Amino acid sequence: MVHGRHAHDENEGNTFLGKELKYFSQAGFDLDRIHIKRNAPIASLYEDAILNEGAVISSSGALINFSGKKTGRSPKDKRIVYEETSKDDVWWGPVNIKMDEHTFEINRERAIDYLNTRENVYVFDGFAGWDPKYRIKVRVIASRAYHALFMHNMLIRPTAEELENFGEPDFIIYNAGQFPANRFTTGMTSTTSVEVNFKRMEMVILGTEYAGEMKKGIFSVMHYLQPVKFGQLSLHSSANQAKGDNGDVTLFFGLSGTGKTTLSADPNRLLIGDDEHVWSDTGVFNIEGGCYAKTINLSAEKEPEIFNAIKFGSILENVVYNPADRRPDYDDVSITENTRCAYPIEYIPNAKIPCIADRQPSNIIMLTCDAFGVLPPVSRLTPEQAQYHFVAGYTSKTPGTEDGIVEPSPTFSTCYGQPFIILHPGRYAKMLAERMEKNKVDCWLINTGWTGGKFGTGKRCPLKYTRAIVDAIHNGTLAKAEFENFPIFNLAIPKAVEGVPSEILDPVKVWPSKDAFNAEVQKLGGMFQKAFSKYEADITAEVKNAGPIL
Ligand SMILES: Nc1ncnc2c1ncn2[C@@H]1O[C@H](COP(=O)(O)OP(=O)(O)O)[C@@H](O)[C@H]1O
Ligand SMILES: C=C(OP(=O)(O)O)C(=O)O
Ligand SMILES: [Ca+2]
Ligand SMILES: [Mn+2]
Repeated sequence: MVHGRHAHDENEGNTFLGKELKYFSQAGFDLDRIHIKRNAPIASLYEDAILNEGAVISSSGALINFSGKKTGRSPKDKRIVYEETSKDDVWWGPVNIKMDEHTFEINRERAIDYLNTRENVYVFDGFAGWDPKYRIKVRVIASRAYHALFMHNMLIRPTAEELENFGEPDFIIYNAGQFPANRFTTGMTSTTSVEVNFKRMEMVILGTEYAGEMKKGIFSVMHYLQPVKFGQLSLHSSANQAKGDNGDVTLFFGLSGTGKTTLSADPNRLLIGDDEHVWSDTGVFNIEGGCYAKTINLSAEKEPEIFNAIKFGSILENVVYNPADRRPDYDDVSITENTRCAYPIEYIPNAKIPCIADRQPSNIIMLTCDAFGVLPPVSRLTPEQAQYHFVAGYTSKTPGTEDGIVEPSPTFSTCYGQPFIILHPGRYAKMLAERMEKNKVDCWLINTGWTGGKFGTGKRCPLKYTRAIVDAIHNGTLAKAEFENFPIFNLAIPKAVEGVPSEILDPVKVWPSKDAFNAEVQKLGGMFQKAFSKYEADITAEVKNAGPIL
């Protein structure tokens, strides 16, 4: 038993470190100077974040933190180390920009040097991947208590026994995000640098404190390891399952802001996970142990599961609060529109723990947030169309999720997660097609974006209608609906869906002018063709012809 905070601090340090001490001294950590806190209790991370990092406790008990200048990801500053073990698998180009091994060593040393100047260094050891066959051991080493707590929530938390016998990690993140990269280091274009090295199995972060870099870093690693080393398909998707024994499984693909987190938290179904999954030989498993929800305009009425998950242990990021009562103001965008909450998945009442479904998916829902208001709220895709749309990845970037994005910006984000893929998109698409074919999966395209006009004139499709559409997929009525053809894109759109006004199902009916609509469809079709042309060499003619035909 300890009495008082100081005695507590002493006790908490290296005693938890046990067998790991050797690793830290070998890696260059100065154990005479710094105090390493490994898998520290939530309460103690709260105390340190409050004392040293300007964090406060919200009225519901969550820890409110601020990430400083960067409040979204920095894809332009992301690098992959060019080395012999992975170079032939990586899809080099604007997504995966090369960094040489020597520069990585310099940045890694810079991160460790910075960590050695700190009084406290926070370590979190946990797992990525719920299926024990395909999981990896991850170690996070960070200068901020907030970052350790974030990864405590986002990784799979080890039991005391697993922590005791953790052994060598498979992957290590060095997060020195409070300290800038040196702009004179080879290839640096700013003071932010986020880099992954598959030979060392390490990631280094300098010059950004946005916590999302870490969880997406793990995702990039899994997007390499799962297909290349384990032969399994990693996906930027959420997943849920019908209640009861072995209920049907749905995967929701989508780029950031399209609705993976919101739509997977469904009171009628079990949540497997909100963002990163692996479709394996035996079913579907979540990579993460937590969720990272957007909190912009969050309300208890529209999204009760997420709203109620914001409590002790949860991390609110860049959310403005009222100092008088510490209530978060979810409508306030003054820091960023990309306000977030990270919570352990068990904070969602219907979470399925362990987060694994032992059966193959029945439905795939591709979520697109169409800022042009052209695509129908729902359509049924043929297997060829499913492949086409997966490779094209049409959607919009949501304001704030990436540095510099201020309004919904149309983009073709291949695999519905271009910033996170490591291999050529054709490799993921091929695995997807094989799995869909083998398991006879139904595929749907849902537009959670604009309706009745484009961004600026129309409005976002009301959430209650999108939910009604998802319900109709799950209760089987949509598959039995009468369909009509949506021209140019050749999509099958239902004539009626329970709980949805029929006119919105066909976008032309809710646009103010038919001519303006037709012009917009033509324009978007042309954008698809242009975007898809770079993949044509690797894709069959059937799939290519499943796209819009002008
Ligand atoms: N029709 C809709 N479908 C899904 N989300 C919607 C819809 N309309 C508004 N939203 C809002 O859009 C955001 C979707 O974000 P989120 O579910 O976090 O996306 P993702 O997990 O794919 O990044 C949420 O803030 C949600 O409240
Ligand atoms: C965390 C992110 O993604 P998502 O919105 O899909 O959770 C992100 O894109 O930085
Ligand atoms: Ca999300
Ligand atoms: Mn996501």
